[in-house]
Amino acid sequence: MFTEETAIEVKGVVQRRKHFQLGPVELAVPKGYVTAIVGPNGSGKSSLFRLLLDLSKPDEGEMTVLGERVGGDDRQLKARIGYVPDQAIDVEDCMRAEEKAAFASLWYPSWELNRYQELLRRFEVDPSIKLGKMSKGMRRKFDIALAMAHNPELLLLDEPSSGLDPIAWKTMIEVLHRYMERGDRTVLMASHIVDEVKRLADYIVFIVHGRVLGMFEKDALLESWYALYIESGSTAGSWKAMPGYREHEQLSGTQVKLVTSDVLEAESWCANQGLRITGRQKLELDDILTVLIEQERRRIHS
Ligand SMILES: Nc1ncnc2c1ncn2[C@@H]1O[C@H](COP(=O)(O)OP(=O)(O)OP(=O)(O)O)[C@@H](O)[C@H]1O
Repeated sequence: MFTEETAIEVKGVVQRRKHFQLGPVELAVPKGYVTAIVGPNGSGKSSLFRLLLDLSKPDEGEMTVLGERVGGDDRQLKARIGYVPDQAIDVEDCMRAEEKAAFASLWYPSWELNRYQELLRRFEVDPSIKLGKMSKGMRRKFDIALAMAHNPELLLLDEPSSGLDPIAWKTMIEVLHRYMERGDRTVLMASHIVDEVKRLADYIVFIVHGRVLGMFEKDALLESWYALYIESGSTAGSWKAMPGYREHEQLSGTQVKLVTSDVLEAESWCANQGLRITGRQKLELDDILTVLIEQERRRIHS
């Protein structure tokens, strides 16, 4: 059910392609937060964005964005959204940045010239250059500025930092933090950059092979996934009973590395089993993704 606190709701959405199926996707993106979609190449992130913007159609299911059903007359809805696609739109290459901006200012009732100019200044973009003549990073910065100039309620960012240099990347992080300060705006972004997700996201959605593996509160996620190193003793073989069990690896001698997504319960379990924990190591976001990809691969092939 759509609630006031939900910016995006996806219910039972499936999109079938010749070599790929997205979904069924169930997702509720909370309003007022940054949610990052994290997944390997070809997992369906851009496809999901395109569905949310009604740029392609699902075979099944329904979506609600900012309280409006996707797929209806959505001109007003689109005016409330800012979108940075994964790739710049080629047909606009012959336009100068300022021409594109003039066009956008007519389309968006809430377009704010001062804001647009301020963003261009911050990103150091020269608006007199033709879009097709811009460097990749320059074009990206322009696209971000353009997507934010009408103060959208919802920002959909498909790998926004692709091509940005470290300075521009920092500026983007600052600009997005500032954008979120009001508390009622929502960002859904796809990203491969661990540092970016860690700095920006409140929630993380993992997507692998078109399947959404769940949505997690970022801090809780990063606090709960650990590798535990234990002396295996006589418990060998029963690792899967450990709370949050994800995988294990026999190291040299009697040492075993266990990966859990529920470290507190797993540690109690080890204590109850009389297992000595000799080391513990927090998993980073990319390590977690690697484990999830491997699990998904095993699930598909089982
Ligand atoms: N227009 C299309 N027609 C057919 N298949 C497509 C189309 N667009 C994407 N796909 C396929 O859908 C799958 C998901 O692609 P998508 O671009 O959504 O992945 P992604 O997670 O955004 O990847 P990346 O991280 O590389 O950007 C891929 O197998 C891709 O080949």
